[in-house]
Amino acid sequence: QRRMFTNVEMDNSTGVAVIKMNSPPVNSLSLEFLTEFAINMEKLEMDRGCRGVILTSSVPRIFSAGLDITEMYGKTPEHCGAFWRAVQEMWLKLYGSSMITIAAINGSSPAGGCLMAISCDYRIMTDYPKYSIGLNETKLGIVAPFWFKDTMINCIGNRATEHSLQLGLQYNPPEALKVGLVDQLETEDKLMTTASSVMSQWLAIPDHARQITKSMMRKPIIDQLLRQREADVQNFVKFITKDSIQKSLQMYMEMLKQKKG
Ligand SMILES: CC/C=C\C/C=C\C/C=C\CCC/C=C/C(=O)SCCNC(=O)CCNC(=O)[C@H](O)C(C)(C)COP(=O)(O)OP(=O)(O)OC[C@H]1O[C@@H](n2cnc3c(N)ncnc32)[C@H](O)[C@@H]1OP(=O)(O)O
Repeated sequence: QRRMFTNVEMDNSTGVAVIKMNSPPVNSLSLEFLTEFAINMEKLEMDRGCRGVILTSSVPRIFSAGLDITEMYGKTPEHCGAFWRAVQEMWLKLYGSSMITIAAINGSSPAGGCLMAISCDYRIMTDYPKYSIGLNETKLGIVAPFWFKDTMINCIGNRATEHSLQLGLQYNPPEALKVGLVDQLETEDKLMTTASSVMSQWLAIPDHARQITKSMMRKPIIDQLLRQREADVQNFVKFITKDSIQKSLQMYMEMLKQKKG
């Protein structure tokens, strides 16, 4: 029986769907998770009644731990290639969506989890000091690809991205608000109501004008990946299968386990 990684609830009266990521313990983005997510986004995109999506998590304290590290460690080049195509597809569907996308970030959101959030149109994060968000790839000894970097630049600007990426910074909620990585903070109990009310403001704008504007802002980066999609896959496979990078990933996973113990 197929496992479900996300729950999708569509409200036909408002035209808004809520996607809840539901893959304990940390909503890590495995090949199967990413494939299911992209299919769900495509279905919603095709649904003429759906105008907006709120992305959130049903796993306590975690929005998403980012890419599943076990999909990149000790795997064949073929598997790594398939995995990276699924990462690209998730981003293309989310960043390129014509729907209004709001991230209700109810927990920590490192790396690929941060990418999902900054690929949305608006971000509201629970104001809890232990939560953090950021692209921390350099801390794992890996490099955020150009389309991660460009998504962040479009969100917080060039200088803040350069600082943030080189140091692999993870921001607590007030810091994330200050740097512009999130747009608003909210208490846990009001997060979803606030997300719905922000959605109503965005729904008041005529779709065609908003969609063309969104596409105008995002198309250059999307086209850049589409033009070199296969080269990007080969680049990833070559990089991630290097002995030195595999060693870094192994040490990082050991560090995660030790932290727990
Ligand atoms: C020259 C080169 C040019 C260009 C480059 C070319 C290509 C690019 C190459 C690579 C790009 C890759 C981009 C990568 C993006 C990513 O997303 S990498 C993943 C980064 N994620 C993280 O760093 C998060 C790590 N996790 C945590 O910090 C914490 O787990 C948490 C804050 C999310 C939650 O903390 P806790 O609640 O305390 O939970 P635990 O830490 O105990 O974790 C529970 C359990 O889950 C396992 N786990 C955690 N995160 C992941 C993960 N991302 N993938 C897989 N598994 C994960 C953790 O190990 C625990 O497992 P067990 O011990 O229970 O077995």
